[in-house]
Amino acid sequence: VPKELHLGMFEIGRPLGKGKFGRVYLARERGTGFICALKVLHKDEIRQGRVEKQVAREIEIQSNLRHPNVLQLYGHFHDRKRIFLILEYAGKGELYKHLQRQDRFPEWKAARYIAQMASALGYLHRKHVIHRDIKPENILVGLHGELKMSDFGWSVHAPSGRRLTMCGTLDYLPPEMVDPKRSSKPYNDKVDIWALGVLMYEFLVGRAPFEDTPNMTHRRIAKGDMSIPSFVSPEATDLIKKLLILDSDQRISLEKVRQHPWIIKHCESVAEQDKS
Ligand SMILES: CC[C@@H](NC(=O)c1cc2[nH]nc(NC(=O)c3ccc(N4CCN(C)CC4)cc3)c2s1)c1ccccc1
Repeated sequence: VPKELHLGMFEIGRPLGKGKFGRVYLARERGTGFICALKVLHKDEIRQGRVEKQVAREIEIQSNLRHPNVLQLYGHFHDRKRIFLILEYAGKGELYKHLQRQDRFPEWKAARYIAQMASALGYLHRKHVIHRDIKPENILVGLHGELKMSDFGWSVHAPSGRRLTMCGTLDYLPPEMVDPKRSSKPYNDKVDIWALGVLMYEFLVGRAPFEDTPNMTHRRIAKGDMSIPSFVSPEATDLIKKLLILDSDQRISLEKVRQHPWIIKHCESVAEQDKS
């Protein structure tokens, strides 16, 4: 992508989606015909929402990431009123819509997805980045069915004591963030391991493990109060239990996730995937 970026360089296509701040459009770069997704954020909305720092962090963090399961940010520019992010186009859209349509994923598909997310998280954590907002709504699907982690507005550099002023669902919050006074130390990348457990449960069961009214969800997360339905295989049950451990230091490592029997059974090529 050439350095001097401006809106005139792009033909804008159909709207792809929208988030709390801004919208995303299909776009084509006129010179090269390169297809991408153009995220448009309005400066006054960002100022009102007091999320300038988050947007700056999203740009700074995502620009420096290169991984097949992390949505790439190719560049950014702005005009008087708007900020534009040039993002990788994920050809099969939002994962949560696939999950809604299919109710829940068969174990072989869930295992491949979890292996891809574990690979992306391993990459992020080696760069001392905690995503902090892993949930189906922030995961996109590429043309060949591969997952793409997106929306780094909430990610931070580890370790971080930064408070997360919640606006989305509580379902993915780990105990150490739901009840910060309980654990004195600032939270670390283990928060993403807990979220991976919530994601795995939601892929296999079709709902989040602590789904309830907001303050019941708080209580259930703090106690680790969840049950795994009997239709979930014993190997999958074993991995969910090793991810959703209250004490963050006891949670399974991403290394061990990749070597877990449930993952190995369904992903013969997971080792190759991780060379990237
Ligand atoms: C995850 C939310 C986030 N989104 C992005 O950043 C997004 C970045 C990005 N890159 N590619 C996307 N692709 C799509 O959104 C998409 C949606 C439906 C598609 N269809 C394929 C054919 N099928 C039959 C029907 C569906 C294909 C691609 C999106 S969304 C966001 C955050 C803030 C503001 C706006 C958007």
